[in-house]
Amino acid sequence: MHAQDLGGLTEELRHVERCRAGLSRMLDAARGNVIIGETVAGDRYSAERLGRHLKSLAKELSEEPEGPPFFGRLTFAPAGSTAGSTAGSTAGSTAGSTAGSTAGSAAASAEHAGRTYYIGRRHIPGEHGGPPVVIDWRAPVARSFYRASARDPQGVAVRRRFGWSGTTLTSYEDERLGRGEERRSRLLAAEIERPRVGPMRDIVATIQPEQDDLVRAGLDDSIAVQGAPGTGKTAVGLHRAAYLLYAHRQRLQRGGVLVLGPNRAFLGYIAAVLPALGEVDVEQTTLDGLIASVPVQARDGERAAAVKHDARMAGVLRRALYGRIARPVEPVTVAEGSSRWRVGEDELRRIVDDTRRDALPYGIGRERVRARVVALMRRQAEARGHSTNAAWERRTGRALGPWLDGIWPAVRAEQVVHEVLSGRWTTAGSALSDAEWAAVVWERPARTYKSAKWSAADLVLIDEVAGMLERPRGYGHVIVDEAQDLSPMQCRAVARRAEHGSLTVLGDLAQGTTPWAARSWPELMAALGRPEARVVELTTGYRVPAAVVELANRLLPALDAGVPTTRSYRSDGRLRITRVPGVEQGVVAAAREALELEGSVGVIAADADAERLKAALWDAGLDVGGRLSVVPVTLVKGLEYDHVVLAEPAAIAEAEERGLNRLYVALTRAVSRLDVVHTRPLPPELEGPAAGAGTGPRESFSTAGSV
Ligand SMILES: Nc1ncnc2c1ncn2[C@@H]1O[C@H](COP(=O)(O)OP(=O)(O)OP(=O)(O)O)[C@@H](O)[C@H]1O
Repeated sequence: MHAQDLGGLTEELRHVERCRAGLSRMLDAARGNVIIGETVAGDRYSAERLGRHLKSLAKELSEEPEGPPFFGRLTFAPAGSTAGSTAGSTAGSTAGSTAGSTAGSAAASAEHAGRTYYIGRRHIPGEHGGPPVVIDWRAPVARSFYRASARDPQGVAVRRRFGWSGTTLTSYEDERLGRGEERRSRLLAAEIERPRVGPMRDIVATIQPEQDDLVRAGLDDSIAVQGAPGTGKTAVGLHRAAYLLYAHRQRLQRGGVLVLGPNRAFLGYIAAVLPALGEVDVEQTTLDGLIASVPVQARDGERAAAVKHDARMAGVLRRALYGRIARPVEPVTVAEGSSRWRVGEDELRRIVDDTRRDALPYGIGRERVRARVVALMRRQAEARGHSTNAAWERRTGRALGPWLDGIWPAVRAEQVVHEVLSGRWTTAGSALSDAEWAAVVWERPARTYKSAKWSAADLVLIDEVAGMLERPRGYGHVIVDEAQDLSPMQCRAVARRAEHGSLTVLGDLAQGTTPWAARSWPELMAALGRPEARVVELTTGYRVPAAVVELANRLLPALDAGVPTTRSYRSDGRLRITRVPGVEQGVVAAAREALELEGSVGVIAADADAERLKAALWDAGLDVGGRLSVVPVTLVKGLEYDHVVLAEPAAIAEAEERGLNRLYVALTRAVSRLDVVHTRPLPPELEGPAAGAGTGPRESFSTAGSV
């Protein structure tokens, strides 16, 4: 690695100027095109569409936060030089993705021989139609920025990384890959170890090769990613969304990309990443938000929730819906003046049976039956010399309404679920036991579905029936974060929306906290309708320092999740475990100390303790809500803080069935420091080998610690 010389930096600063000029040209052109676009398009429709597109481009450009225009530079070796040679290299794609082959990189290097490219968050065109001054990080050539190594330089002679302070270029460092030089980048380490302030940031400048493999996997590839806390699963998912929209914009235009996160706090945390990458049209929501059809006004007991989330409920609901279809036992007639059109019961039975066999959505099936009966009547009418047309068909179809209501009734999803939960459907022959039925059936059912009070699990049931009535909106690609927590019924809700698309499923079996959390990836992927999906493991952690990882890993045997242990990229950071006489005072002292340092501070406590601790921090004059947050442990999944003060682990562990998994989540939120404050003994599963002995991470244990 070479420190930059002053002349080099001056030259790079000139390139920054070229980028600024390019950006302002882009903005002027976009603004100008809005006016031209509105007048040049051939017809008004195209003019409107083009105008709208250009306006949003102009708006996007003008609103984009002014960030560094580039973060990297690739200089390819001149043709015929040895740097481009990859002969004998065995490096390839570990995740089995398409690029990265020796032959592929050799071809790429020939194409780019002798050229230099700057890589940034967005493409910036050059002057007078010349070569771009910055290439989008998602462009094929940019892949070498992330993948080239001394072992497989892919034709890259020099990879340069830039250091910025805000929007000022301050430094760069080079790796002369062509000369076999490759070392741990200082800029990379600084980025990974930087204090976290505010919402999550993009990682485009520092995506790692194993992450890049996932980000750039093909659109038809459904992938499951198992990764320990902080391995970058969320980051990978969001960058994959941005990549797919770039590489497959046409194909994704109709369906779009959906990102599902565990809760609102998490969504708030990640909200800025995709817009910073220039992608504003990705829908980001929770599963509850996606399926919300009616307000949640009730809570289920544990037993009821467990049964409602079980995949067998789908069969119960299917029976309840299709069980209302009746067998025609008499003919149907429609009178028109003095004529009568008649379809006999045998014919009707055939129509109903055929339609059922076609496995159409229930609502479409109903219309299919109507249309087929109308078609038979039309034939009769025409045979008798009547003239028929579309209006005639509509009239006859309407006249069949009362008959159709008796045979294939129109119904609302809530109505079906209301009937099932009111115990109106026979339990005989159903997949549920009597005890399970007893758990789900309401003690005092509401009189109608309109006055029913629904629980969160009921909404999943309603969504299931709605999906049988009509196909829901489908997405081209769905990214599911914290997927280990999905129930089989929730998985079905996701699968329905990705039926014609693909999935990126991110999770960690060790962080499963719901009663139905997945125990195995193949099972989870089967529930999501992708049993064949490959499972990829991410094993390097970028958030949690090694000392903290070591403590959290002590829980893994008890969690029995069968996940691989991870290696922390970070050797910095600190862990302190302190037994205190009172939790409030201990937390206040630890928070006060953390606030002296840079970065965010998160106090994590059992849900029942969070309010009390917040009050104690207020009373002590600490400003909760600024840099300091108090987070109930059930909401902390997916979040991170520079300094975590973890209050009373025993209370977290015993608060729920999967309390130890919850504690594992809480222990792995710290970016720099973890302060465990407790009055009661720690859960025995946390007690590891004696602290203080030996060197390395354990030295960071406080002597006041109790482990
Ligand atoms: N290649 C990288 N470069 C810089 N920072 C990274 C990189 N990969 C991950 N990070 C950072 O590490 C932190 C953890 O990443 P992320 O939240 O995506 O992990 P995760 O696997 O989803 O964790 P969890 O399972 O705890 O939710 C984030 O701050 C993220 O920006």
